[in-house]
Amino acid sequence: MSNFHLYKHNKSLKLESGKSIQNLEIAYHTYGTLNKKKDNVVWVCHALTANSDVFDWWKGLFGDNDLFNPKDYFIICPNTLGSPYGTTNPLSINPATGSSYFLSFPQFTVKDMALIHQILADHLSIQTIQVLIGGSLGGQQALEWAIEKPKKIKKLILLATNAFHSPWGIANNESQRLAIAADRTFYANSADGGKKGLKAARSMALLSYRTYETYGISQQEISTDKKDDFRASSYQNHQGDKLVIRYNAFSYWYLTKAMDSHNLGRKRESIEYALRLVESQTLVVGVRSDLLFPPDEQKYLAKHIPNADYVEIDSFYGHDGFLVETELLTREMAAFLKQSPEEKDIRTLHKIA
Ligand SMILES: CC(=O)SCCNC(=O)CCNC(=O)[C@H](O)C(C)(C)COP(=O)(O)OP(=O)(O)OC[C@H]1O[C@@H](n2cnc3c(N)ncnc32)[C@H](O)[C@@H]1OP(=O)(O)O
Ligand SMILES: N[C@@H](CCO)C(=O)O
Repeated sequence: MSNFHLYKHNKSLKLESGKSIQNLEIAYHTYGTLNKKKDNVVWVCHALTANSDVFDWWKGLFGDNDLFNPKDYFIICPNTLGSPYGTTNPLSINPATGSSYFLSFPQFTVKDMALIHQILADHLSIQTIQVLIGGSLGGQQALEWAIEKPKKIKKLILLATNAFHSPWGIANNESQRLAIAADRTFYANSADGGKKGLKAARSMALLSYRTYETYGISQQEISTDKKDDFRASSYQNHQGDKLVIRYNAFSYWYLTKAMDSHNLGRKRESIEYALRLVESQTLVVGVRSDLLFPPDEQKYLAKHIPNADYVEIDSFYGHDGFLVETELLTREMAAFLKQSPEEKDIRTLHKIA
């Protein structure tokens, strides 16, 4: 049986902006089955360019013999709003015109992306989520959802994410969009539009996903005589090409804008007030070498979420460490999942004392 499913919502989705998206469709993967007590749901919010097949891109953490496995859990991973892997996105057909939306797709926010998760959970009659997990843009969605539905989410795992997207993060995204906008094919209403710009954008993004040391070690030259055609250049080209094959400039544009919109304080008393609304037992994970979402952002989350533990992991990969360091993550998460709420209360008391 295929793990892939498509839910046709057949209703319009009202966005934070007041605009609507018609005929919403949500693609998702499931693994395992819901148990009788309905208390084994693990829900995954994916990051910028991933898809709903979490067993493919988070191997080592999600798989038949991994911490999150289909014997113990009912795992659900939806493809996020705007992403090109099955859920409604800028290349979907606009029912009003009969052609793809391209740049007429309404801009959505992380809050709208969180709503997609709620709509799918309602469709699947999932009342309780045992573990909600997300990193980076996925963590931003998980936070919005945990704040909106504090009773629904029992345990929350947030990796390499933040309470609001930083000026640094927005500047990175804007620079990448400038590269896409400089590619005039982006404005030609074609699915292939903006591919050269997208390649440059991914090359820029990689600089924020890795570190000086990552490049220094993995791309150093053996010969001192080289004047051109450096390994680091070829790596950037390869990474750009790799994304262009599987992605499109329109989804990239809209999703990076959504990421910029992320601010838990919007239409709430304050960011800190919003974080205090989280009732889930929470684990926040920072990656020490993360340049894009530096650990101070996760420490801030852990400080203001009432029931939160904070752990920091080392990674050679920088920001992408949250995807790669599955052995370390398994250790930290297994310990966190074993804690009962009572043990947690005692630990929190000790922390305060
Ligand atoms: C449909 C889908 O595929 S969606 C799922 C894929 N992506 C996602 O889910 C997003 C999350 N995943 C990721 O972002 C990434 O896969 C990560 C972070 C987990 C790992 O990143 P990678 O790019 O695999 O690792 P890394 O930075 O070490 O680069 C290795 C690649 O660069 C290539 N490379 C390394 N040095 C060079 C060089 N000097 N010149 C050219 N290519 C080079 C390697 O051959 C390898 O290529 P390959 O991926 O085509 O096999
Ligand atoms: N490198 C990952 C994570 C970005 O936060 C992606 O492309 O989705």
